[in-house]
Amino acid sequence: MHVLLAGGGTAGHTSPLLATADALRRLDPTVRVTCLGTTSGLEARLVPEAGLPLEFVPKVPLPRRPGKALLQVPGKLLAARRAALEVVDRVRPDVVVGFGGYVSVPAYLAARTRRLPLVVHEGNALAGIANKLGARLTRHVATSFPGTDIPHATYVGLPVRRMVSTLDRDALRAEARASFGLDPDRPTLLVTGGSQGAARINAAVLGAAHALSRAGVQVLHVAGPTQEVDAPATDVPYVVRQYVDRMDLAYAAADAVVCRAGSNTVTEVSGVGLPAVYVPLPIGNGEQALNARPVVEAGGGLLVADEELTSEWVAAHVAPMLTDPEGLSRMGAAARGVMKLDADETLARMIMEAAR
Ligand SMILES: CC(=O)N[C@H]1[C@@H](OP(=O)(O)OP(=O)(O)OC[C@H]2O[C@@H](n3ccc(=O)[nH]c3=O)[C@H](O)[C@@H]2O)O[C@H](CO)[C@@H](O)[C@@H]1O
Repeated sequence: MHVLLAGGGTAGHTSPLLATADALRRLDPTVRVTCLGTTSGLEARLVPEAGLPLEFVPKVPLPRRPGKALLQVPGKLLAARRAALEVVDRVRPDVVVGFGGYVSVPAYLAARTRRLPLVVHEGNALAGIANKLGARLTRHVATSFPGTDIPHATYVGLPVRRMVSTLDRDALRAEARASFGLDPDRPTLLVTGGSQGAARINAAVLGAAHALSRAGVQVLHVAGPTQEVDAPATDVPYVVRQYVDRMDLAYAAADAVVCRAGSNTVTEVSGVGLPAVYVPLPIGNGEQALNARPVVEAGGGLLVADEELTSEWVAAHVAPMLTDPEGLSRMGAAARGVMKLDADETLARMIMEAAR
C-alpha cells in the first residue's frame, strides 16, 4: 500500500503527519509513504530528516477576508492542483491523507479528480477552511477533539510523535537538563510559543527573568526560529534556544510550561503530565482557546488572554507556581489523560481501512 500524506506550513501540521507516517510503517512495514508539502514550510527540513520522501506543491495561502489576495486564490489553486495531480499520477498512491492548511487543498482536489480514497484529519478544536472543504469530499474524516464542527467526523485524537507519547519524564530529567546546560535540581520553566514562537510570550517572560531567578526558577526559553531573544544575565540558568528538535528533552527538563495553545502543544504538554499556562494566539479562528479548554477545565492548566500576559503577571503567578511542588503535581496529574495519545495508530488504521 502506498499512502500520500499532505501537510505542512508550520509544525502544527507536520508533527501529526510524521507521527502518522511512523504509525503506518510500524503497523505494516510494507506500507510506502510519500509526503506532500511546500518548499518554504518547516516540512522541507523535518520530513527529509525523518527519512521520508517529500514532493512539493506551490503555496496557496487562503486569506480569511475579502480583498486582492482572495481574487488570486482560484488561479493559484488551479496551478497547485495541477502540481498535486502530477505527483499523484507519478507516485500512484492508494489513498491520500491531508492534515489541513494550504498544502492540503490541492491534494484534496487531486484525490477527488483521480477518484482516490481520501482521509482528512483536523488538528484543532475548530476546523480550518481547508478541512471544511476537504470534509465535503469524503466520509473519512477524523478530529483531534470531540465536538469539532465537522458533522460526519470521528473523534480519534491528534497523532503525537513517539518520542513524546512514550516519554518518561522522570527517567530522562537528569540527561535532559544536562543537555541544555541547566542545573539538575532547580525548578524549571519551559517557555514555547509553538513552532513559530510568540513575541508576546517571549517579551513577558524575559521581563520577568530576574523575578524568576530570585525565586530560584531556571528557564529553558524556546523563542522561535525567527525571534531575536538574548539570554538575560541572571544568577540562575536562563537558557535560550531558537528551535528544539528533541521536544521530548525540553518536556523532560521542565516542571511547568508557559506556551501558546496550538493543538500539538496542548496534546503533548498535557499528555506528558506537565502543568501549563496556556496563552492562546489572539488571531486566527479562535481555535487555540478552544484547544486548551478541556485541559484547563480538568484543572491541568491555566488560560491567560494574550493581552493579560505581562511580565508582572509572570512574576506574580508563574514564579509561585514553580515553587509549589504539590500544586504542580496536582495540576500535572489532572492534565494527563485528558487528551488521547494513541491517535497515531487509530488514524493509521482508518487510513488502511479507507484504502481497501
Ligand atoms: C501561527 C499558526 O499558524 N499557528 C497554528 C499552528 O501552530 P504551531 O505550528 O505552533 O502548532 P502546535 O502548537 O500545534 O505544534 C507545534 C509543534 O512543533 C513542535 N515544536 C515546537 C517548537 C520547537 O522548538 N520544536 C518543536 O518541535 C511541538 O512539539 C509541536 O509538535 O498550528 C496549530 C495546529 O494546527 C494551530 O493551532 C495554530 O493556530
